[in-house]
Amino acid sequence: MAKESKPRQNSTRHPGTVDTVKGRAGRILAKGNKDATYETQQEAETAVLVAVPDKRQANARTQEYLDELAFLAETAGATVTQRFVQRLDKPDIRTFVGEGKLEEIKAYVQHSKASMVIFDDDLSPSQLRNLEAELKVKIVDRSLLIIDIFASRAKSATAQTQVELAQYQYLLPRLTGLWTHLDKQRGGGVAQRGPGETEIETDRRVVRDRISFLKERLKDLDKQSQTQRKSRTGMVRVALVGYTNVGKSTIMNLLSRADVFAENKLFATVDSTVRKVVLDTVPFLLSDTVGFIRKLPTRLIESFKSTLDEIREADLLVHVVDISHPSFEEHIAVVNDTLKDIQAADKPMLLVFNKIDQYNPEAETEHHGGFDEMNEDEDEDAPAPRPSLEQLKATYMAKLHDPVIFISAKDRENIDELRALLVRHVAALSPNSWYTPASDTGYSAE
Ligand SMILES: Nc1nc2c(ncn2[C@@H]2O[C@H](COP(=O)(O)OP(=O)(O)OP(=O)(O)O)[C@@H](O)[C@H]2O)c(=O)[nH]1
Ligand SMILES: [Mg+2]
Repeated sequence: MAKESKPRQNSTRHPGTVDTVKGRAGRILAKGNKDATYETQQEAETAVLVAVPDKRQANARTQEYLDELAFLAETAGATVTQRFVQRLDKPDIRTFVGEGKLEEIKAYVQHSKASMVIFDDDLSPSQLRNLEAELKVKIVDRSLLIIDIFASRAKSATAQTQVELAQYQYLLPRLTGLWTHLDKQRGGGVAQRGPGETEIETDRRVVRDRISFLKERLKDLDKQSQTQRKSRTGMVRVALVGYTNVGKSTIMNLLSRADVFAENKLFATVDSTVRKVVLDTVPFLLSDTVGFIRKLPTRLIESFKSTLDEIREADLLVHVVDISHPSFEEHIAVVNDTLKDIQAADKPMLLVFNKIDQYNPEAETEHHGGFDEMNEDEDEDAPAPRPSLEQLKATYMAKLHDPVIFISAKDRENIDELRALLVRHVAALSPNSWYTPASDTGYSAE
């Protein structure tokens, strides 16, 4: 969104820094700030996924996590061709997976000519280096994949600066590892060496400078948006929050007739959007925010501080849940934990269970066939049958102290009830609460 005015490309406060670093950054980050850190955007990228769950994790859960990782990989533009699972109490300190599994992955990568291997966890700089040396393809960990998607989605100056900061913060401790990797990417042979320590040290300094510069720039942008927020005082502020891909932007569009980008990909929204909405003569500000995900890189949360301020400063949170997702309860927990992390957990909240049109109690957790032969320790823990929607409604309405509503944003089901619920809560929070509903707008979840 165009909330902030664009900063000038070259700040006079740091003359030369940007240009000097740009040369370097171009060398380190495959596509610079606009696109991806690695070129996961390219066509014909094929990816192999690797998960190392602990031994207690149910197989269905492991597969769900891999489904999510595959969705992330696809969102970043890669086609997933294989999944590997190794159950370990603790990941291998050197190569994350054990020796045997590594050989298996290596054989597959060589045979299939996969262009990258994606790990569902974060790798230490040395694990990254070792894996790269063994597998000789791009190694991407969960943080990098998410940062990469954010990078391709960020539109506003703030979001772009936040992403770039996260990219450099990710890069700094891994500088050595990435070098050899990028040398190979540039077409150098195996014998070609990375740069010497001096060069790496110079790069570290350049990256550190860039990090300080970006932090300064964010402070400036933050001041601008604070000023904007001040000018909007007096109105109740409502923020849509939730796991990624649950329908926040779709609901935003429904309620505000805005035109916010919504699609079936993870992190369609990285910029926050604020709209003034008037429902039943009650005005309020509604913001659509970046979705959460399990294991959201802490660095990314930190660097997205300004975007998250929209949530922190809200008077009311509308927590949207995709009830058709098999892991929706875990998603609720992830969102609540993330809200705690950003000190926004104690706000009044409405819980909106979306996608009831897609809820299917009969549906089993779907897994892609054809991958299972690679998974060891196949345990036969079938997913527990899902309760009916009616049972879920009854449970959640009784269990939660927050108001709960079940809707389908797609089929416009229960949207009037959602509006009425919002009006009542916003009116109650309004500083001069003159509003009294014409009739009892008690909502029903039917
Ligand atoms: N079946 C169904 N699909 C829905 C519903 N609401 C939204 N969707 C779809 O779910 C996908 C994600 O919707 P978005 O509105 O982009 O979700 P979001 O929460 O903003 O996602 P991020 O910005 O990625 O965090 C889109 O393909 C929507 O069309 C619904 O009620 N039922
Ligand atoms: Mg969105």
